[in-house]
Amino acid sequence: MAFKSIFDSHQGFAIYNESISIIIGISGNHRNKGHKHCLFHCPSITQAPTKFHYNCDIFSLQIKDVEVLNCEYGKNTIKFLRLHTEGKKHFVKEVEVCTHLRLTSCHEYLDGNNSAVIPTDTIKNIVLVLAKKNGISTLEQFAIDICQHFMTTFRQVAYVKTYVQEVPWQRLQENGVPHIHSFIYVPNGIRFCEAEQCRNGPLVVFAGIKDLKLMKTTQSGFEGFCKNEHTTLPERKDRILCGELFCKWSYGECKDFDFDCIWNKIRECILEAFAGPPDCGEYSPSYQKTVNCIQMHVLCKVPQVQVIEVVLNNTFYNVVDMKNLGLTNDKEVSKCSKHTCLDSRNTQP
Ligand SMILES: O=c1[nH]c(=O)c2[nH]c(=O)[nH]c2[nH]1
Repeated sequence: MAFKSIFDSHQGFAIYNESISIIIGISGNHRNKGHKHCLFHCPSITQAPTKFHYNCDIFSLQIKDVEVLNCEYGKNTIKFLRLHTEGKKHFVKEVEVCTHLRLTSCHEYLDGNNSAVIPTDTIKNIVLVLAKKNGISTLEQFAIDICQHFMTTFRQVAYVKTYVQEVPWQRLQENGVPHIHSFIYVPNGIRFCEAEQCRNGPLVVFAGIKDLKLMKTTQSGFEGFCKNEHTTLPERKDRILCGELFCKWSYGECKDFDFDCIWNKIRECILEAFAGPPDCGEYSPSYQKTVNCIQMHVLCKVPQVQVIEVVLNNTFYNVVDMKNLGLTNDKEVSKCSKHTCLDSRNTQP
């Protein structure tokens, strides 16, 4: 599903500049009966199902037998830089925005009638105009502004979803003095957010961080795991734990939150839970437990977070056997071996 890859996966982002995602199933007593909804289950569909039946033939299949479960389109990767100045001091936000819409009808899809379609080019222009007029105080506020604009301006919009991610520019410092107009690209985690709204429904906001690379060189092991004739992995009491973290949380219904402050607090919690105290760290018995520690720490410390998902794309380091070279290797030289993925979701009690 194109929509899923754009909004719900940190890996598949920015595939298409524009996308159209239509999901259909066989309705009534035809094949797939009882399966179509779970086959194509995704939160946006269950929140605001859009169902249309239509009466015309496609090959041998009657369109009246087909149920349109979801019909969305939108503009992806609207990239721009918003500059704000206060006296001589410059503030910069470079972002990438995706905005998707679902209309109350899908006549453009069913019979080629485009009268309700807001062109993706217009969607892009609206995003740019909102950036110019409102500025980008926070990513979340900007995503909310975009959703509200489409809901209030176009009666034919049944659902709107906007994703915004920020390019990690950081103000340069010279001897501790912040530079007024120079920035450095610091890839220590990409901030993103999503806002979505169904007509007559609440505006729901998500935020997150992705591509956050973390490593600890001790205080990690993996022992006591399930073993059988296929197991070759040795137990490890001391290993390097390294991974690329994706974390997404939901604020639930949008309130007047200090989004910047909460985001920074969550980032801090992630780092604290991953690393443990600076002088001794904290033992991790598995990647799984580390993911859980991160989630629990965030849920404890940040009451605004309702649901938190953490994905850790692990990088395993294997200590190189140097016996053949006449050397011992006490973990000084390791080779990066493989990547796996751990995904976990937790909610506030
Ligand atoms: O922390 C770990 N969890 C696993 O599930 C796993 N699997 C594996 O091969 N090494 C590890 N390490």
